[in-house]
Amino acid sequence: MTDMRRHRSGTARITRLRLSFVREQLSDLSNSDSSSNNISIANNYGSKKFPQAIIIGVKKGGTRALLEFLRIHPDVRAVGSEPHFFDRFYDKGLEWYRNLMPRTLEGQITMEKTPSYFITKEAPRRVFSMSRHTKLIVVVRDPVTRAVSDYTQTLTKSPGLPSFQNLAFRNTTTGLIDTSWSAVRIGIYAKHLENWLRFFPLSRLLFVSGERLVTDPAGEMGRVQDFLGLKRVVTDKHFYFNQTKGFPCLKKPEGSSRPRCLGKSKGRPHPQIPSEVLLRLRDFYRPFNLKFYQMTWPEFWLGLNSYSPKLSETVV
Ligand SMILES: Nc1ncnc2c1ncn2[C@@H]1O[C@H](COP(=O)(O)OS(=O)(=O)O)[C@@H](OP(=O)(O)O)[C@H]1O
Repeated sequence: MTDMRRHRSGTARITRLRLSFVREQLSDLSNSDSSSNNISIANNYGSKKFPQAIIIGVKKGGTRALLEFLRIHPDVRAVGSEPHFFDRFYDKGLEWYRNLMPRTLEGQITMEKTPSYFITKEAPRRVFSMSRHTKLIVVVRDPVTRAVSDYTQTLTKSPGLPSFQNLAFRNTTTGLIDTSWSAVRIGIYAKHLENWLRFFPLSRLLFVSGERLVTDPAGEMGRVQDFLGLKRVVTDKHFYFNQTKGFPCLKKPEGSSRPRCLGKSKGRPHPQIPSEVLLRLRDFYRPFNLKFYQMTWPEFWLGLNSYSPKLSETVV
């Protein structure tokens, strides 16, 4: 091969590589959760590493938005779909898990997100035995709204589902909450966090506010990039508020012809739930929220304070 032809084929390969990289970064934004599974990765450079950082929860907290926003960062490579290794597929072994990871170059970090890890009893020990240095990110959202969001998702799949209140209460007359219903149980953040703190110090965890991820995505992304030791590349210039969707979306990313919002399953309208049901649930969560604030103090105080207006009077 002449020098010129070698040069041309090298340039073409790099262009292909860049294109596939950009395509992967953009995947998952306007389609379904696992759309990036279908995109072939032409990148044969670098190596597959265990994730140095994992978004471990919470379900319906805003985990997809966070991962997609992070994927704009050139030093972040992430699996598009949820691997569910530490909860469902642990018996497949660590090599199986590592193989799912995208290749990374020196200085890039590998990430994945599987929100069910947060509530999986065995997950903290398993992640710890992979690496005690793993950074853990938890996106938390008002547990009441989170429960309604969770219910909305199930309702979409099973339209004949009983009403929210039928599932939330063990006894409608006494107002006893059914904590065995997963939509309720997931929101008891303090209980799940205890399991993680048996293995990881608080400094290894970052709590991201699901609410602020919507109202101030750039601000929240600043905290996340600092935590991950990344340069603050993702900033307010990457976001715009899409009035139709009612959520922040990504401005026209480089290499793409149009702006991108998350898919239809993210930011769905919620069914109307009677206000007394929501109030009862809010009362139920109050002590658990308080415990969660105490456990995560001072890290998350400002973010979660708004979940219960009375809380600041109780604590301060
Ligand atoms: N930018 C942007 N666009 C769309 N949606 C956004 C965004 N930021 C946060 N959210 C909120 O993310 C909620 C879904 O959370 P998850 O991605 O963690 O859900 S899942 O557990 O992976 O199913 C989803 O919940 P619902 O509103 O109930 O659909 C959204 O409120």
